[in-house]
Amino acid sequence: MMKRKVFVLTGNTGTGKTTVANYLQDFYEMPRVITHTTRLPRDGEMDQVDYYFESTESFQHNHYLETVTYDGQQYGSSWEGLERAWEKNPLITIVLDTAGAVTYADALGSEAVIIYLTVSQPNELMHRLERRGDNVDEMKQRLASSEFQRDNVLPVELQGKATIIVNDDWEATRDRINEIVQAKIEVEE
Ligand SMILES: Nc1ncnc2c1ncn2[C@@H]1O[C@H](COP(=O)(O)OP(=O)(O)OP(=O)(O)O)[C@@H](O)[C@H]1O
Ligand SMILES: Nc1nc2c(ncn2[C@@H]2O[C@H](COP(=O)(O)O)[C@@H](O)[C@H]2O)c(=O)[nH]1
Repeated sequence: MMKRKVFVLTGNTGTGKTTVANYLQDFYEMPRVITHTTRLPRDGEMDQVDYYFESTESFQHNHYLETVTYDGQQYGSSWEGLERAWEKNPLITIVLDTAGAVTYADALGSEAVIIYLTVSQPNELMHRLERRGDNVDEMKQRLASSEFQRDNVLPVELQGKATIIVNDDWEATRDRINEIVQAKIEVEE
């Protein structure tokens, strides 16, 4: 029996966290923990697939492992969501901001494999968000947020715990991700 692990994909907006989670879903059948948010869906995003989209009131009615405020909106991951994903597969993923990743590292220890994504050219993030089709005003507001500044660097609490991937080139990132998955698979005694 394989030991359970949650691959925590963290880093700034636009660095490729969701792209990596989708890759791990497609090639390793790792379910992603769906988290809760009060922000509105982007074009093409679906309730219960991309997020559980909540009102400020309904957001309160879950049992959270952690919650954060990011660019003025609330986000949270529930214990139930984590257990539901683990029921499907011992290897699962979650996409979190860096504050959430710190909480996961503390709460779950070696069950949490923290991967911090970044890019070598900071301007590239804006171009990627534009290409993704983000609303321009919302994107500018996000890039001016304190959370954006904070997530540009790996938090001290994750130094020595997180693997850093500079996601400039998708093929290189995919190879690194494959190596990390192989290294982290553990079988129960
Ligand atoms: N190596 C890469 N080269 C070029 N574009 C990339 C690369 N990796 C991801 N992208 C693209 O960049 C955009 C942002 O990626 P993604 O949505 O995965 O980021 P994210 O970290 O999940 O962002 P957010 O936190 O805002 O949801 C997407 O359009 C994605 O296709
Ligand atoms: N700590 C948490 N961070 C979360 C959660 N769900 C998503 N996120 C992160 O928030 C920002 C913004 O997300 P976006 O979809 O609006 O671009 C990003 O860094 C996500 O990874 C959560 O439950 N907890």
